[in-house]
Amino acid sequence: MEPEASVEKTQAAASGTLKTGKEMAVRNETLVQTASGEGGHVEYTELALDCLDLKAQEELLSPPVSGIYKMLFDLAEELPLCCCRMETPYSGGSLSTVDQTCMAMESVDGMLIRCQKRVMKQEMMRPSNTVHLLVLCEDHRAGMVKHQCCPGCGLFCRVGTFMECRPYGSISHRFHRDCASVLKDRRFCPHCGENTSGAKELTVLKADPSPSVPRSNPGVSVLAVPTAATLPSVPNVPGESQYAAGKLPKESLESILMALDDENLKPKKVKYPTRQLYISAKQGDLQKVIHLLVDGKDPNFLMEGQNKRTPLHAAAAEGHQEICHMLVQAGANLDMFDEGQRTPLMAACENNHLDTVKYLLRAGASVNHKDVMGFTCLHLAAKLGHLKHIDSFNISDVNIRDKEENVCLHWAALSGCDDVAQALLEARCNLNALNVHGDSPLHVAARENHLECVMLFLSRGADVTQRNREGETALDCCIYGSKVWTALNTNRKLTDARRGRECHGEKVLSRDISRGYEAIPITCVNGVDSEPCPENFKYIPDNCVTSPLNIDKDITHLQHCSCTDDCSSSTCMCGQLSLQCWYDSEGRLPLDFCQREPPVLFECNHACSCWRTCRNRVVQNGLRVQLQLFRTQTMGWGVKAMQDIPQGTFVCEYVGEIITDAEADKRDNDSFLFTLDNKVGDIHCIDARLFGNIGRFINHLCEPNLLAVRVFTMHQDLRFPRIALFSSRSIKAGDQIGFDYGDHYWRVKSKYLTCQCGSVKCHHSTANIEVDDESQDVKSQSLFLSPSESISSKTKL
Ligand SMILES: C[S@@+](CC[C@H](N)C(=O)[O-])C[C@H]1O[C@@H](n2cnc3c(N)ncnc32)[C@H](O)[C@@H]1O
Repeated sequence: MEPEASVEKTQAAASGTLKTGKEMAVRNETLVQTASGEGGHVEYTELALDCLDLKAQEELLSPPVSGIYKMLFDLAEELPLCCCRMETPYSGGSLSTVDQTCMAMESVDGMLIRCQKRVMKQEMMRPSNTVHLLVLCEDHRAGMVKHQCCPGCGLFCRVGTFMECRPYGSISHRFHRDCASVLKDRRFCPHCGENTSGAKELTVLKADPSPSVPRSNPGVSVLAVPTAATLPSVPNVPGESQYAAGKLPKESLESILMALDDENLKPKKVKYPTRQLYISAKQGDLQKVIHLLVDGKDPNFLMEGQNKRTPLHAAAAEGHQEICHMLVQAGANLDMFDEGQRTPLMAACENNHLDTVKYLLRAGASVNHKDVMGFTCLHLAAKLGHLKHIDSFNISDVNIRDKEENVCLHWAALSGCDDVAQALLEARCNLNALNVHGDSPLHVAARENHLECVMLFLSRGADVTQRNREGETALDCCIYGSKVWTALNTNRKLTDARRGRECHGEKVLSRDISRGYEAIPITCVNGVDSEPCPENFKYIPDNCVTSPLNIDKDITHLQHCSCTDDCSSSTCMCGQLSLQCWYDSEGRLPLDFCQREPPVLFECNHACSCWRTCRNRVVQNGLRVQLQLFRTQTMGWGVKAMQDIPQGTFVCEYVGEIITDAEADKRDNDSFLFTLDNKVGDIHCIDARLFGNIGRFINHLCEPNLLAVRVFTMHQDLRFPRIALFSSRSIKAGDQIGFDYGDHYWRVKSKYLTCQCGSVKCHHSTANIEVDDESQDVKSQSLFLSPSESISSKTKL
C-alpha cells in the first residue's frame, strides 16, 4: 500500500492484530503488480507464517482464531483502504493556467479554502476512489502522502477538528469523524481499516506550517538503501536547534528513513547523472537528494549552464534549508563561488530566505565574500531591503565597499528602505561615504525621490552642500518642487543660516587687506587657529617691477580699434586693425570659451577710439567680485567667494613682482612664482611672495573652478601678459576658489607636499601620487616651478 505501512509490518506482525493480515495482503498486491507489470489485475499471495516474528506467530496460531479475530479479518477484507500514495498520470494534455494551481481544499472553521499554490508535477492523487483526483502542489502532495487528506470527503485535515488514528506509533492517519468507514455498524479508519475506537479527536487551531516534505515516490531509483546510521546527523547548536528558525521536520525525516529502509519499495535501479543532484536540490526533493548523496554524487558538483552553481546554491536560492543541511553534511562547501562569484549564502539572501540565511550562517558560511560586482551579502540585503537579514549578519564591516565604492547605505538609499538605512547607520555605516561618482547616500536617495531616506539622512547630519563629480548637490539631483526638494532646500537654508551664525565664531582679522586699493574690500577671517592676518607681503593691485625690464609701452605699437560705438558688437572690426572682443554683454567669457587651450585676450586700450566704458575692457577694470581671505584647515590661507559667481566671470588677477627667470632661480621661496612662459623671448615670472594681490592666496584645487587666461590691456609686449583668473564653472557663495597648479608642479612638489584639496577627484593626494623617473629628473632640474607651469603649458603664445 505505502512505504510506511510496509515498514510497519514488523510492528504489526508483532502485535498480531487485524492489520497484520491486511498489511500482508496489501504488500503482496504490490509485489505481484510489480512482478507482473500489470497494474489492473490484483492478486493476493499468502505469506508463510514463519516469515512473521514469533510473537505474531503465536498470536495467530493460538486458538481461538475463529470468533472475534475471524470476524475482524473478514470485515477488514471488505473495507476500502486509502490510496494516498498512489499517483495517476494527468491525461488531459498540458495543464491550463487554472489547472496549474493546487486543487487541495482545506476546511477552516466551516469555510473551504483552496490552496492555489503552483503545481510542480502533473500526476494526480486522491485519498480514495470515492473522491475526485487532484493536481496538487508539493506541500499538499506531501500532506497526501502523510495521510492528511480525508478519504471520505477529499478535504485536507490540517486545521479544525478531525480524527487521528495512530496505529503504528509515529504515523498518523487523519479523517473526519463522519467520514470513517462503516461496515456492519462498526467504524474504521478510512486509511488503514483500524477500528476508530483507538483514534483520537484532534483540534488544530492554526494552519500546520509543515514544510514541504518530499513525497515517497515508488518510482524513485534507490541505488543504495541508507539506514538511520548512514543518514547525516543534525548538528546541535548550543542552546538552540540547528533549525532555530525553521525546524527540520522530524516527521519528514522519519518518513524518508522508512521509505529508504523499505526493501519492497526499492524501485528499478536507474543510474542518475550527477546533475540530478542539482535539479533535485532545486526542486526541494529531499528524499531524492539523500538517495543521490548516498549514491556518492558529488555535493560540490558545478552545474554547467547554471552559472556553475552547486546544488547548495540551488537549494539555498529556493530556501530548502533541510536540503542545504543534507548537502552540507555530505561535504558541500559552504563558500563555493558560482561564475559570478556568488556564494550559496548570497543566493539565499538575494531570494529573501531568512531561515536558510540563518542556517548557512550558523553552519559557518562567510558573510564577507564579494561577488564580481564587489557586492557582499550586506549589500544585497540593503539593496533588496531585507532588514532581518542585516540583523542576522551581525554586521562586521558595515563600511565595506563594492566596485563602485558604494557602501551598503548607498544601496539602502537606492531601494528607499529607510529601516534598513537606519539599521546601517546604527551600525556606524558612513553617512558621508562617496562612491566613484562622488555621490553620497543623500545624493542617491534624492535622485530616487525617497523622502523617508532623505529625511533620515538629513536628521543624521548629512552634508547637503556636498557636491558630486558632476558638481551637483543632492538638491540639484532631485525633482524640482517635490517633497524631497522642499526638505533639501529647507535644510540648505538652515545650514547656510547656521554657518552664518558659526561665522561669528570666526575672527575678522582685516576688513580689507587691499587697504582700499580694490573697488571691493577683501576681508580676512580666521576660524581655524590663531594665525594673524598675513603681513609679510605688500598688497598691490597691479603688477610691479623692482628692476627695469623695458616693457614696451609705446602707444604707437598698440593694436587698437577705431570704432566709436563702444565696441557693442561681439566682434569689433575697425578699419585695418581689429581687436576681437570675447566678452558678452555681461562682461563674461562665453560658455563655449576654449578652456583647454584658452586664447590670448586683447582688450581695448587707450589707443583705441572707443570709450573707456566699452565692452572689451574687463580685466583692466579690476576686481568686481566679493572675495574673502580665510584660514583653511589644511592649506594655510585660501580664498573663498562671498557671492555666487556665474561661469566665465573675471574673478581676479594673479598680481606680483615681474622678475626674470634668472632672478627667480636665485629666490629661496618658490611658493608664489607664476611663470610667464611666452615663447617669445626671455622667460619671466610673476613672484607674488613680497608684492602681490589676493591671487597670491589662491590654492590648488584638483577640481578647479578658476581658469588662468593671458590678457593684454595697456601694453602688448608679448613677454608680459597679465594673468587673469576667470570662473571655469559657476561658483556658489562660500565655495573656496582655486585653479589647477598643473601636473608638473605636483611632480616637482610631491616630494615635499601632498595635495589637501579634499576632492574626490584629487589626483595629488598621497594615494594618487605617481612618482616616475621623469619627475625625478624634473626635480633635480628645477625646484621653483610653481603654479605657472600649468598655466603656461595651457596658454602658449
Ligand atoms: C600660492 S600659495 C597659496 C596660498 C597659501 N595657502 C598661503 O597660505 O599663503 C601656494 C602654496 O599654498 C599651499 N597649497 C596650495 N594649494 C595646496 C593644496 N592643494 N594642497 C596643499 N597645499 C597647498 C602650498 O604650500 C603652496 O606652496
